[in-house]
Amino acid sequence: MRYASVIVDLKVSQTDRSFDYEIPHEWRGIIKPGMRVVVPFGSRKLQGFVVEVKDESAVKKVKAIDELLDPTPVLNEELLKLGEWLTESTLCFKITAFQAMLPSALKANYQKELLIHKDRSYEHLHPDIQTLFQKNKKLDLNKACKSPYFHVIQKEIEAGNLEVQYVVKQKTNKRTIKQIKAIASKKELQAFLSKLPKQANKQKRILQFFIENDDPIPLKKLLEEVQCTVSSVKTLIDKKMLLEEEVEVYRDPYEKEHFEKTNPLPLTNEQTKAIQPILASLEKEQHDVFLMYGVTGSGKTEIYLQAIEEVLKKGKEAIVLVPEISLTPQMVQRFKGRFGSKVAVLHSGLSTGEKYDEWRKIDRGEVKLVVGARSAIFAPFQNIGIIIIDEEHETSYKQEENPRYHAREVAIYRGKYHSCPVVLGSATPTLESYARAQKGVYNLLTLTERVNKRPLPTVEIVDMREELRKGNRTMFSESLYTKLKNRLENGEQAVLFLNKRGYSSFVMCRDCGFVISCPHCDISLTYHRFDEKLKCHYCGYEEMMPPHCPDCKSKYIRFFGTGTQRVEEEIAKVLPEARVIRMDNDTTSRKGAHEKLLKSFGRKEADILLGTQMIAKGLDFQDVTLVGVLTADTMLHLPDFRASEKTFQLLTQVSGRAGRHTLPGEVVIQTYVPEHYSIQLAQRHDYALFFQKEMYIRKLHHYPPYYYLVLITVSHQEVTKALSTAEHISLFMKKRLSDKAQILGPVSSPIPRINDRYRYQCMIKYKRESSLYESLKAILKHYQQEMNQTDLTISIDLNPLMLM
Ligand SMILES: Nc1ncnc2c1ncn2[C@@H]1O[C@H](COP(=O)(O)OP(=O)(O)OP(=O)(O)O)[C@@H](O)[C@H]1O
Ligand SMILES: [Zn+2]
Ligand SMILES: [Zn+2]
Repeated sequence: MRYASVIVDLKVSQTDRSFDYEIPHEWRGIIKPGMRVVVPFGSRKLQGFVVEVKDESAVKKVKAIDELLDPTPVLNEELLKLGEWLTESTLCFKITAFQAMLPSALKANYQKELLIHKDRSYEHLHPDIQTLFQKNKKLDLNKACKSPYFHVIQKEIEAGNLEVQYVVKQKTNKRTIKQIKAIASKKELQAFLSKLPKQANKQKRILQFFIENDDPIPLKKLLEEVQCTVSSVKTLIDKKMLLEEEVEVYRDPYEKEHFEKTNPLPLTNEQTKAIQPILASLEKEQHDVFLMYGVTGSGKTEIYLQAIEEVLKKGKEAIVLVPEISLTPQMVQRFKGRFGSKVAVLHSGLSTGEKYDEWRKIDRGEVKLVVGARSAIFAPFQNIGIIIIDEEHETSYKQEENPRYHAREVAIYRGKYHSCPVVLGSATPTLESYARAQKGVYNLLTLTERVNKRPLPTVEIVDMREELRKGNRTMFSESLYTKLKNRLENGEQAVLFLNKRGYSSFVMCRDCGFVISCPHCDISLTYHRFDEKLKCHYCGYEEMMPPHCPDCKSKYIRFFGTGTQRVEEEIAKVLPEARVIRMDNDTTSRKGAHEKLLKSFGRKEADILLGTQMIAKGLDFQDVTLVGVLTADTMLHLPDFRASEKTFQLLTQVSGRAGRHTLPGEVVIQTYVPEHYSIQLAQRHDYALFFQKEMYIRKLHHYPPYYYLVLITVSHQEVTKALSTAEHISLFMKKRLSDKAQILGPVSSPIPRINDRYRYQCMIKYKRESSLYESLKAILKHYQQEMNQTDLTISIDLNPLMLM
């Protein structure tokens, strides 16, 4: 094959097609689709993906491929196809789709280097900079810019003595260690040893070690074992007794952990009923989508484990997705405990190198199962037997940047390709999935009870307005306080949950009502007690907390809203004997902190676990018998048609943390709107009725699952430009779509300005529109050049989950 079609790393619409390059002789037969190459493009060098190799090219003058970045394809045939599908279904560039499927270590890193022009030598250069370029040295352009001689360098570039070269660098550093092995025979070692002078003790010990041991040993370990120095080892290497080699090792983030081996549990009746259809479709090698709706603690995870076991027995592979925040050691433990070293784990807490190593284990087939967050759906397995998505309702399965894919859709695509089942599990399925299950598009599996008929916790709703009327100004209702105190006395544990999403501790003047907001984004700043600063959560802007109101100079300016730190202080006041572990962004920002805190709670080193969203899921502690929700309704007021659904899901999930073992559980939900149906129905654990009510509302207002949505957001520094572009788009879509589609807007976005950019949005509601994709693509194409050259951005989100 003489030619390769390559998708190059450039995000403009003209480059979304492939370009032909000639394959140099030595690489013919070697270069295959799915490999990354470096190719010349105009005056630059770009990374690209080979998508096809062929004998003919319609192009007259083709350039040759410069470099080969992979010895074997990094994207297999299936993933290349999946990339095409992502491009079509999310309206992104092909290159963006390909890159999204790979670990970040494989992303191209472009550097500009300065070097002497090939027709000149360093004597041509100004004496001040000659040494910098001696022996054909190259200089990183960024570093050169900062050099005190940059003005000299610049002149030399202008004179053509120096030139700029674009190079593609990789971040893939494989970790290697030095390892020592004997190359002489034992006899030779013995002979050498006997000839050594008396005082050469260290060398003798080393030789003795290799006489007694056959295997190579890491240098570091050798030094420890025989108490010697590097120089004695070096001497023996020079004498050709030993050899030093670099060997590649994997970084293992769980190296120090020990995972207790677990065995399959005998399944309950409900579990057996639920697993059978999954096993049947495994047996028939048939693609089916199962929605496993099972109340919290009903043993869904055990079903996953046993289904996976069947898959592994058949020599196939499995992908399990769990939300990022529930990728706790508890969850990892359950998979590693059952399947040991066959498991790779992928989540954002790993370093780039660790992720790359886990990815390579998958790629080489050294592991059979991956447990990971969203992007693990692209695991390069060749023979997938099952894909499981736990907590399928979680919004983190949707990527909020290009490609804006939902892992569920990708899972179903791959499930079809591999003819294997896809299992979506949740105690609170999304309306979309449950509606599909009711229509028979998905197969519904139901677990109505907790394992061994343990009762679901009893839930009490407390009206906080009443508390205020009774004169209770603390953040704990009387009931919650009494129950907390009681837990402390009994040596049981409690989880306190503070709903922070869509809610922040803003600063307001009590005299004039002035709220301090970000000068660049239209949202209020959040108070951080830790460093006495006000911060913007969108753009990162920060300032010191002012002593006086910037508007009226009153000194009664203070923050409102409850942060976890405030709650912690309050607990210290009212329950001084309580030991509290606080989990929020501040206490878990360091790597591994999250795990440490949870483990400590598990060892009962604290009575109360206090936290935000990150403690709502997946936790399973023996002695937790009380869950308190401090403010249930903060999320109800978000400008989002899913607000009720999210509130119901969250309350149900948090409540599910209580009483999962022998001790019964209690939940207290504090709210200012006790009559709201999502709170009422969460209290009664009534998903079915919630589904019914919410579906009715969705139908009435033309929302999903009855209608599909597209959200188009336009942003620009100039408000008029943003608005007029959004208006054009809206008009264009009105002309292109049928009159059954509704096109709302443009209106300014719920957050009208972020980072000094004004934001307008149009929302399209539709059921079937044959020209929708073509029309949206036409918009992107029309504005492409403007977006590349100016400040304009247009983002198109199909089936959006975030409406801000
Ligand atoms: N067949 C069984 N026999 C005994 N115990 C079981 C069985 N299946 C599961 N369990 C135990 O019951 C508890 C709850 O199960 P599991 O965590 O799998 O539920 P879940 O449905 O995944 O819960 P959630 O959705 O709340 O995370 C666990 O401690 C688990 O070990
Ligand atoms: Zn800001
Ligand atoms: Zn004021």
